[in-house]
Amino acid sequence: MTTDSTQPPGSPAISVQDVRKRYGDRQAVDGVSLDVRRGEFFGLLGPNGAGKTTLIEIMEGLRQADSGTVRVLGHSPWPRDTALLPRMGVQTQASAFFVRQSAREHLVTVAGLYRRGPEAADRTLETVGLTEQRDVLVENLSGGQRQRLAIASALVHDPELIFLDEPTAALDPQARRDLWEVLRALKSEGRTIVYTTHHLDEAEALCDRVAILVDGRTAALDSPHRLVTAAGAPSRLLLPQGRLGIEEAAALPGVDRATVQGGSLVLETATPGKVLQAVDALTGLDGVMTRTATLEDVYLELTGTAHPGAAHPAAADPGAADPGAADTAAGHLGPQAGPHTQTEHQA
Ligand SMILES: Nc1ncnc2c1ncn2[C@@H]1O[C@H](COP(=O)(O)OP(=O)(O)OP(=O)(O)O)[C@@H](O)[C@H]1O
Repeated sequence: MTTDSTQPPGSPAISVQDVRKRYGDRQAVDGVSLDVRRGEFFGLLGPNGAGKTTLIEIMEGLRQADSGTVRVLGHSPWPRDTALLPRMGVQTQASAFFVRQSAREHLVTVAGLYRRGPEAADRTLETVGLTEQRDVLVENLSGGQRQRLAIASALVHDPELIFLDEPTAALDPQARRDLWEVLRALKSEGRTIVYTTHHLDEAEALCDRVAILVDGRTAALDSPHRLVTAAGAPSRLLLPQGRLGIEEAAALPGVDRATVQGGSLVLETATPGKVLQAVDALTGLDGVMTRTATLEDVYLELTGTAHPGAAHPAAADPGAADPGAADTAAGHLGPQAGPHTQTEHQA
């Protein structure tokens, strides 16, 4: 990996200061400031239209900011700096492939564009776990294998900074997890990675820090752990549906909200111990699970999409008394609550 010895140690890989970009009436990026540290796995999160792509394209030198300052590896990315290009790798959602070529032929072609030999292509195929598929035509690769090839195309010239735009979009859960290992390996090589994803579990598992953009502004910027801790987001207790009525559950001391989601009665609370005691006294704890807060909870609070269709102790929604009718908030709990956030209490 080529590095720049002219830069002071500890200087950020990317520095963005008060950057703005407007398209007609739309202020797509509205005064964003952030640093991406060297060797950092940095996530850029936010709802559709939040300004992520615009900001990344400004960092990549594909767009000019209206105002503000951007430094990438010590250089201004705009106007395009040919000294900078070999030091950056860019994977976009619309990565172009030579589909009639094999995976290896495609990568040898891309490597050639950077004046790298076939050995660079072979090394990169190995890095992304595609050596076995090297002779498969690109058009016959699976979705996950194509995403690996897209990442390989961004890596083949050994850049120190890599931009990855939703590389796991449209992958099945196993392919997604497999790709995480490839991404972790890239980080362990010391590369700086700027990563966009709509998968909050992924950002939580992979990113050292994340910025959450909302309407072109930075709504939060920190490590996932600190964001979750600082938000004080509620814990959840999941009871088998039918164990308690939703109104009865919402009225328990310490319960902030009760919903029915995916066949479970979900109790949100800031005092899980107290609620567990109350549930234990009423029904026992057999089959009761707890889930701690996740980055997705923080994200949903910040982006204003949390809490649809809940029963609340202070203002119980009459419609929510029907468990079926109340089951509208499955997205809030999300598929992200993996085993690491889950504990089953056996009585
Ligand atoms: N070339 C363009 N011309 C006009 N408006 C644009 C252009 N590109 C983006 N926009 C608008 O700017 C805003 C930010 O778009 P951007 O693509 O940066 O958001 P995003 O966070 O990447 O969204 P997504 O998650 O959907 O990719 C949106 O309202 C979008 O419609």
